[in-house]
Amino acid sequence: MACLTHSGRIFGLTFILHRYPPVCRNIRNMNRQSIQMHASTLSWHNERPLAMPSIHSPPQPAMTCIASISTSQTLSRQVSKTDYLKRMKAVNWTKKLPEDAFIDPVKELQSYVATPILSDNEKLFTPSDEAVKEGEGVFQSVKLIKSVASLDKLPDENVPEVAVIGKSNVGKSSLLQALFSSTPNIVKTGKKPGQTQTLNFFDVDGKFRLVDVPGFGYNMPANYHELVEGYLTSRKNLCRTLCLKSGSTRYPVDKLGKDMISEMGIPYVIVLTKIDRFSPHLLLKTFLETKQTYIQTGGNCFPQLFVVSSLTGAGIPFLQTFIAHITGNLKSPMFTVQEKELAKESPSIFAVY
Ligand SMILES: Nc1nc2c(ncn2[C@@H]2O[C@H](COP(=O)(O)OP(=O)(O)OP(=O)(O)O)[C@@H](O)[C@H]2O)c(=O)[nH]1
Ligand SMILES: [Mg+2]
Repeated sequence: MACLTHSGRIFGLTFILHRYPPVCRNIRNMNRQSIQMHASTLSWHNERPLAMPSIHSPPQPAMTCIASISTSQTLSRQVSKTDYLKRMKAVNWTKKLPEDAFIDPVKELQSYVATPILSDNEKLFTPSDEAVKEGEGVFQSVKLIKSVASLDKLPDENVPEVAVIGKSNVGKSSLLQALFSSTPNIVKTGKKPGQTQTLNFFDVDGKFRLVDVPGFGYNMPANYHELVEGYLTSRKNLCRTLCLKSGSTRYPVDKLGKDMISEMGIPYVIVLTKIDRFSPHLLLKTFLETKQTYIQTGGNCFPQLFVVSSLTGAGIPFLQTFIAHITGNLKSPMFTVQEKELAKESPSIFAVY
């Protein structure tokens, strides 16, 4: 059987699209019934003429599109271990981020399917290129001001704070280090879950703080609930919480995390991490499932997902701009018409400090 191969780039990594075997390893983990072939519902935009949906078949929701990708259509990212390690070595946070890191990875994800993966109400934060450069510039001077193991030792509440939460090992500390790329080695990360055991407060140019929070799950501190829940529910200057979730479909719904954050009633934003590790196909699936779980069920979640790789820097400037925006440190106006309308119904989710 002929093997047609298309190559291209996503999130800074080269991938090869095989229209025929080999079958992507990850696909074996998926429910085979859910990926039955309906090739007409999906249009890959990459190096292939875009097959627009036929007038006889009504446009499919993006979820159906993803569910209907066959094993033979899966985008398989053929990165050898050597290439991967080279790439890891190449990322040196003392240097500036690569130019392709400035593109919102969600836009890149969209380029693989014809059906819109976001509605207008889910594309609220769309900063201009100038605003993204401005956002990145806000993160130039960073200091670790305090590591706190009990609530009575918290620093003052004079500037806005943004906390980063999620399961152990999801990439919270790495995300902070990527956001602080101009200040190398300021955040401790670890291969084993449970690296961060205290609330670590990082001051950004005296304007706001980012807080690295211990992860829940493996090796969490004994006083996790008292410390973390106590901090999240009582902190007056906590303007937003970034709730991290792995880009992997192995953990589509983090029920514990969702219940915890919903119960607390604090405004939060979902960030999908480690996107360099997954094929566009798996990422799209996780993206849409996460959107359905967190955003479309209402609650206190900002109705737009952020996706990042702390390894390649993809999505980092975009998230920096968002943080600069919500902490009141961007001059460029950010609100779209939809955001203004939605803000009337849920002011805390859209509040700017
Ligand atoms: N490939 C890849 N690996 C990542 C990324 N982000 C984090 N990692 C790896 O994931 C592991 C855990 O990263 P941490 O940032 O320490 O995770 P954490 O959520 O802070 O973990 P705890 O402090 O234990 O809760 C490390 O081995 C990182 O190198 C990413 O974007 N891409
Ligand atoms: Mg950590």
